[in-house]
Amino acid sequence: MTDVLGDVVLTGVRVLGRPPSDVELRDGRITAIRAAGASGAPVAGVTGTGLVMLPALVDLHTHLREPGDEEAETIASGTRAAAAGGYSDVFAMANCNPVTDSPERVRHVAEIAARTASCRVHPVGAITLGLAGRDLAPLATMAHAGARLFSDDGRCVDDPAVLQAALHASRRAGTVIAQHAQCGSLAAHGQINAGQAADRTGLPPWPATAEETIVARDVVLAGATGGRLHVCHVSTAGTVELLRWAKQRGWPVTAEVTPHHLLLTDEQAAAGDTVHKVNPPLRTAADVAALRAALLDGTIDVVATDHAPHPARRKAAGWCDAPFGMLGLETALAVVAEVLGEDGEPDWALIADAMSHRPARIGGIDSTAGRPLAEGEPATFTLVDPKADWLVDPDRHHSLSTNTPFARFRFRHRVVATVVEGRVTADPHGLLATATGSRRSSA
Ligand SMILES: NC(=O)N[C@@H](CC(=O)O)C(=O)O
Ligand SMILES: [Zn+2]
Ligand SMILES: [Zn+2]
Repeated sequence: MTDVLGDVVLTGVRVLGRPPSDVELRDGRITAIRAAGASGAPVAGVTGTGLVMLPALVDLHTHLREPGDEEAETIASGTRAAAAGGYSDVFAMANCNPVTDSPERVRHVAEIAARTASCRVHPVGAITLGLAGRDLAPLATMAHAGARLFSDDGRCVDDPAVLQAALHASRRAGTVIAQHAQCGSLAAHGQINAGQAADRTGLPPWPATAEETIVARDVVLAGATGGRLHVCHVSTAGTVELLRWAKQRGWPVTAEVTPHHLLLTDEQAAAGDTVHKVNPPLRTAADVAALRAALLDGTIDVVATDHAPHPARRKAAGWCDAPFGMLGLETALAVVAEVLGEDGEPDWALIADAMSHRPARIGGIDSTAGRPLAEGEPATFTLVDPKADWLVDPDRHHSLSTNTPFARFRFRHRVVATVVEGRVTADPHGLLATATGSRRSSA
């Protein structure tokens, strides 16, 4: 159930942080954006004074767990979390059970989403059958079934010949290969970033080289094949250098960073709470600084959540037995605005680029998602309260799991409503209630 937004004017909102504007919405579209008070007379409508309006967010990297692990998350619960976090679109990773490695399974995920989802869901196709790293999945027919992005995420395509073949096939199909860069033999049984923190804990170390050797190899293969490579969850300063080098050569490479790798370090992980156990591991403060700089200068294109729910029961195992992964959808905007707003106002245009426009373009959905906020465009946006000052409470999250590292963090910015093509998909405080009311419809 979603509410259809009637014709309404949102008054006093800051469109991408610009001066206050009145935004007129009709029939699911933005029909006018005027400087607030331009008409002289008071404007009737919903007051959005001080709220920041962003294009609704697009996540290239979400684990929705359905089919196969509905104890951790379902498409229904994960997309409710997405809508609450400001997202209109998520790309659902293929490491489900069964793996999304055939056109039938791509369609199956899309069908569940059509029945149960609170945002648009784009199934990611596996690169190799069963994520086994050997035989290519049928990329062309899966692309025909609607997959735009291909990834064995959770596992790395370790064999360079297989990745090269995937890039060739992907180029022919006009799709993107998203690599989880983790050299199996170098990461070995790593549990925590190699360095002082790991030394103190005595846990098996996971070196930066496990990521960087794969990225170095993969960008060369992207350059050689012309196939589009997207590097998942970049975590080290060395990877940033490699991306810079590849991009200078004009190679078809893009990359993402997660909110948690922009804020947290291996010092937190060393304290031993498995909520900080994630793949790739939290790195050093120097890595965090390099990742932030790379996001600011465009070397890293996108912020993606890598929302990875796991039931508390499994996270309660000891450090070495607990699964890797943490939640992201419901806190991503708050974390990124915090990171980019340390010295004052965050750069909203950069946030719109990194969390909406660019992921939509990379994922090939930019005809419907990540559109600019302009007259004639669909009413697909998220409203952010920049003075919310809220406390993260995982028990109030929509996700079925609670494994967020940000529990009890206090954040300044909070998503207060999400609208997709004129349908209200999240409105926890009833901000838009007066503009919907009688025009309820089923989603
Ligand atoms: N990020 C994680 O720590 N875990 C992910 C897999 C992945 O993204 O590699 C998961 O599926 O749980
Ligand atoms: Zn991964
Ligand atoms: Zn992932």
